Amino acid sequence: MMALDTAATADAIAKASVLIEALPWLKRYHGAIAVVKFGGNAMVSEELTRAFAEDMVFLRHAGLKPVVVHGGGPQISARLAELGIESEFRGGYRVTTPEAMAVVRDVLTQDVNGHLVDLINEHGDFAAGFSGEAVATATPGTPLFTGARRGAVVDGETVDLGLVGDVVSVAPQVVLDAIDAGLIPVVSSIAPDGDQPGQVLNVNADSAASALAVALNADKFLILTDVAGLYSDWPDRNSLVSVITSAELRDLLPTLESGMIPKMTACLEAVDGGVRNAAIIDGRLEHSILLEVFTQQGIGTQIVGEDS
Ligand SMILES: Nc1ncnc2c1ncn2[C@@H]1O[C@H](COP(=O)(O)OP(=O)(O)O)[C@@H](O)[C@H]1O
Ligand SMILES: CC(=O)N[C@@H](CCC(=O)OP(=O)(O)O)C(=O)O
Repeated sequence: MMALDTAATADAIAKASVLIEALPWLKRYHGAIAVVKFGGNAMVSEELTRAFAEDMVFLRHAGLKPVVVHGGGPQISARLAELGIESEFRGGYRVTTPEAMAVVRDVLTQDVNGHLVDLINEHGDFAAGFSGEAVATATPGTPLFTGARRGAVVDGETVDLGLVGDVVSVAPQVVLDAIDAGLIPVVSSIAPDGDQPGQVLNVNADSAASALAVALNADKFLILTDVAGLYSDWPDRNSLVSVITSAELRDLLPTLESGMIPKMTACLEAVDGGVRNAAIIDGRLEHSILLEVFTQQGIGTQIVGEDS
C-alpha cells in the first residue's frame, strides 16, 4: 500500500479544483462554434504549433466545435526570400504580384494548412483542410470566400496592393458540413476574385477569420497574437485591457498603431456581426486558449457587444 503524503494530496486537490472550475464553461460552450485565428508568428515554433493542435482536439472533445483559420505571413516571407522574389508590406498588407500570389497560395494552402491538419490528425482523424476556394457539394460554383480587390491608405493616399482582397461574401456550407461530420475545419485565407474568374486574392487572415466567424454565427472568436492582449496606451505595459465594449473599441481604434489595427478591426467586425464574444490572447503562451475558454478570469482582452 502506498501512503499519500500531504504535498501530493494538496497537489491533487489543486488539480481537481482546476478541473471543476471548468464546469460552468463546459456547460455554457457545449455545442458552441469557436473560430480561432492562428497566426504565422506562433507557427514559427513547432512546440507552440503542437500545443495549438492539442488545444483544438481538447475543445472538440470538450463539446465545442472549433474552426481554425490560419495565417502564415512569416512562412510566405521566407519562401519568397528563398525564391528571390521581393516582398513589401504597405499599410499592413503584403503587396502581392501574380508571381508572389502563386507562392502565397502554395505556402498557405499546402504547407501551412497541411502541417496543421497533420498535427491535429496525430490525435485521430479530426481535421479537414480547406481554402477559400472550397465549394460545398450542395452549392457547386459558390466558393467558401468571395473576394474583391482592395488598396490600402498610406499617408492619406490610396495605394495599389496588387492581388490583395477583402472577403465580401462567405458561403459557409462547406465548413458547416465538415462540422456536422464531427470534423475540425482548418481554413486558409485565399479568396477567389468575384470580379475576375480564375483569379485568386491574398486576404489578411485576421479579416478572413472574422468574416467566417460572422457567417457561421460563431459563439466565440479568438485571435492568437504575440502580445498579452490590447494595450490602451501602447507600449505602456500597465495599460493591458481585460474587457472592452465594441463602442469603447470604436473610439480607441483611430489611436492604435499598425499590427493591432487589423486584429482589433477583425474583432469589432465579428462582434458587430453578431459573434457573442471575441478575444485577443497571447499565442506565445502554450495552451492559452484553454485558459481563455475554461477559467473564470480568462486571459487577454475580451471584446463584447455594446449591450453586454
Ligand atoms: N495597442 C496595442 N496593443 C498591443 N499591441 C500593439 C498595440 N499597438 C501595436 N501593437 C503591436 O502589434 C503587434 C501584434 O500585431 P502583429 O505583429 O501583426 O501580430 P501577429 O504576428 O500575431 O499577426 C504587437 O506585437 C505589438 O508590437
Ligand atoms: C494581404 C496579406 O498581407 N496577407 C497575408 C496573409 C497571411 C497572414 O495574414 O498571416 P499572419 O496571420 O501570419 O500575419 C500575407 O501575405 O502575409
